[in-house]
Amino acid sequence: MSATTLRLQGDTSYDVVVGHHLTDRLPALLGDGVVRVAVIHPTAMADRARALRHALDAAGFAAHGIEVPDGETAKTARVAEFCWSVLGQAGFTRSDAVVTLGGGSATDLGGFVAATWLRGVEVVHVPTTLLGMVDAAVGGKTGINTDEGKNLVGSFHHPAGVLCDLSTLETLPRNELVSGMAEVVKCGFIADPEILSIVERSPATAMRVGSEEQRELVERAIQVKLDVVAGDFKETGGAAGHPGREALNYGHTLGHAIERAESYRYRHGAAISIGMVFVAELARLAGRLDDVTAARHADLLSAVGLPTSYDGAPWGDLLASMRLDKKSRGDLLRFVVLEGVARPVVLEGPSTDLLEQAFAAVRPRTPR
Ligand SMILES: NC(=O)c1ccc[n+]([C@@H]2O[C@H](COP(=O)([O-])OP(=O)(O)OC[C@H]3O[C@@H](n4cnc5c(N)ncnc54)[C@H](O)[C@@H]3O)[C@@H](O)[C@H]2O)c1
Ligand SMILES: O=C(O)C(=O)C[C@@H](O)[C@H](O)[C@H](O)COP(=O)(O)O
Ligand SMILES: [Zn+2]
Repeated sequence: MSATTLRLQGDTSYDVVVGHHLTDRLPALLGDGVVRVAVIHPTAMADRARALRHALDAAGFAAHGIEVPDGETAKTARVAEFCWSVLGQAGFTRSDAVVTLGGGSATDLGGFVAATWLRGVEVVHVPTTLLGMVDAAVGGKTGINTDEGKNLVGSFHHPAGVLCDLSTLETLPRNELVSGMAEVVKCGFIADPEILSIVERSPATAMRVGSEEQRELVERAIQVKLDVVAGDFKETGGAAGHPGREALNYGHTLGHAIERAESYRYRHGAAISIGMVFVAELARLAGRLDDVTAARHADLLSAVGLPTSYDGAPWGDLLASMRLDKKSRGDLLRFVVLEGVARPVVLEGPSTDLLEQAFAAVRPRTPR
């Protein structure tokens, strides 16, 4: 089946290509002036990175591999420093480029390295997880974690292009597919109700690698992200009461706090799934969201295998983490909530009581 090209249309434009076996598209995305290419990839992608480097060498580039740890452990200043050292030793100039190959951890880290090396070199993302394809590789948010929290250091840096090879999902462990579905469902709630209908019709088909439905969900979620990012790249706010890019942070305020509390052993999607159930309840309690739409969150998320409750860290610890969320302003906590499907708004400074009541909704009802 032929590839689909989606496009960011804004001050900057670039292509997001969705299809199968797309390596031959990479040289065109890299452009004419590029000489050296660093392929930043996790250990798990080592074989595919080697094949990609050979393809790049054959196309006339000088390809270098930079292997980083798997998963979230790659998103540290120490690993970024290692990448900068390799680029320096290999003589990377401003006309050279970075390619990331892997999940959202690799694209976040590699995007950050590209954004900061010589104050910014070109990057092309080749995501290999569902979550990377529908979210992390698109939109130019890059970052690493610090001890104090998630993605606290980073930069906005557009990629020159994104290649989503759906065939790579064939080797993705089930729990990673499930995690990616959280960001897909998020896009449904904040902007595209058809996503919700497709998942509700048959969660199993929606998640089957190679299904038409999966491909449609990937393309729809990417389109949601491109539309939001085109209007508000640096998250400074949207038009006419729309939260702009902050809408993409739906469920992330509590979600990121859970990830940190669990030392990043929770998958990102699992944590934001709980975060979405929490903000749906917060919106309901605040009188913003109807009961049916609020309940639809847990129904849909559990139907694809995501958690909807959490019995880990105490509320006080999570609240402290949430204060460092990027949507906070001074002492004011801000949450993206819904006033209906595809109607995101920002709720500022909800009372501690309301927050605790909403949190009670994600505490398991029966003790383990
Ligand atoms: N920048 C953004 O806009 C944005 C958006 C969403 C999420 N994120 C970030 O993305 C990260 C999560 O990304 P993720 O869910 O892709 O996880 P991940 O990058 O941690 O990858 C999960 C695991 O799957 C392995 N893997 C990757 N592709 C594989 C494949 N095809 N087959 C087998 N194994 C494979 C990885 O090596 C890793 O061990 C989080 O840090 C999150 O904060 C960023
Ligand atoms: O692209 C965005 O903007 C998002 O918020 C997408 C999120 O899914 C993603 O997890 C992002 O990395 C969160 O950003 P942060 O600014 O809260 O760190
Ligand atoms: Zn996310």
